[in-house]
Amino acid sequence: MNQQIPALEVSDVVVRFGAVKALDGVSFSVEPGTVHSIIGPNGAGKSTMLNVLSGVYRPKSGSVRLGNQDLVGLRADRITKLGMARAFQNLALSGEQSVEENLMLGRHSLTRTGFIAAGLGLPSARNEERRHRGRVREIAEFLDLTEQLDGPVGELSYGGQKRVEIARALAMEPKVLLLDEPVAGMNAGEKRYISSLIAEIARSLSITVILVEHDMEMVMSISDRVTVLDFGRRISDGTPAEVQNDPAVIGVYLGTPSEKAS
Ligand SMILES: Nc1ncnc2c1ncn2[C@@H]1O[C@H](COP(=O)(O)OP(=O)(O)OP(=O)(O)O)[C@@H](O)[C@H]1O
Repeated sequence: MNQQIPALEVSDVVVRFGAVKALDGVSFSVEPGTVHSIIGPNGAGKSTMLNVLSGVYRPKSGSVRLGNQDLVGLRADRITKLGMARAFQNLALSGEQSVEENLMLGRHSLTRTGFIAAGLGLPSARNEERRHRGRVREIAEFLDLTEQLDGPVGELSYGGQKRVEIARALAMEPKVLLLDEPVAGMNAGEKRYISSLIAEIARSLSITVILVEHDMEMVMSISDRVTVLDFGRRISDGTPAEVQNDPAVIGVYLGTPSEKAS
C-alpha cells in the first residue's frame, strides 16, 4: 500500500494539564511496518500520547518525527495528510449511511478534483470517484466487509462497526494507523479476529500500527514492541517478553488488574 514507510520517532515529549504532567519526557522509536503498543495503568498518559501523535494536543516540548518531518505544531488535518490515521474515538461513524459511503468519507482528504467539480458531475470528478470506489471495495474485501458495503453501518454488529472504523482509517491510505482500544467491549472471538487483522495490516500492508489497549493478552500476542507508561513517564520499553519480565512493569502495572472497568 505504501512504497516508503517512514520510522516514527517520539522524543522527550512533555504535556502538562495545570499541575498534572500527563507526559513527562516520553521517548520511543517505532520501526516501520511494526505493531507498537503503548500500555500503562489508568491515567498513565496513553490517550494523551495518541492525541499528541494525531495533532490534537501540542506538547509543551519534545518532537514527533515521521521520517524527516516533525509533526509537532502542525494542524491535525495536515498530520492526517502526512500519513497518520486514527481509528476509534475519532469521528463517529454515520450510522444511517452505508458502509461504502462511510469509507468514501475517509477518502475525502485524498480527492483531487474537490467537491465543486464533483457536485457539477464533471468527467474528471466521475473518473476520480470511480477510482476511489474501487479502492474502497478492495479495503472492504480486506476487512471482510464486502457483503455489508451497501447496508447502513448502524445495522452492523458492534464488532462489524469496529471493522468499519478500521476500514475508514485505512481508506485514508495511512503510513501509521493509531488504534485506541480496538477490542474494548468485544467477545473473545471478535478479539481474536481483530488481533489477527491488526497483525495483517502491519505485515501485509506494511502500515505501522500504534496500539493503545488494556487487553494484555492481545497486546503481548501481536506487538513487536511495547512502551509502558506510568504517571506520564516511560517506565519500560522493549519486546513483549522484555516488558513482561521487567520488575518495574510487574510492580507498577501487571501486578494490578489489567482490565479497566469502563
Ligand atoms: N484534558 C485534560 N485536562 C486535564 N487533565 C487531563 C486531560 N487529559 C488527561 N488529563 C490527565 O492527564 C493524565 C493522563 O491521562 P490520559 O487520559 O492520557 O491517561 P490514559 O493512560 O489514557 O488513561 P486511561 O487508561 O484511563 O484512558 C491523567 O492524570 C489525566 O487525569
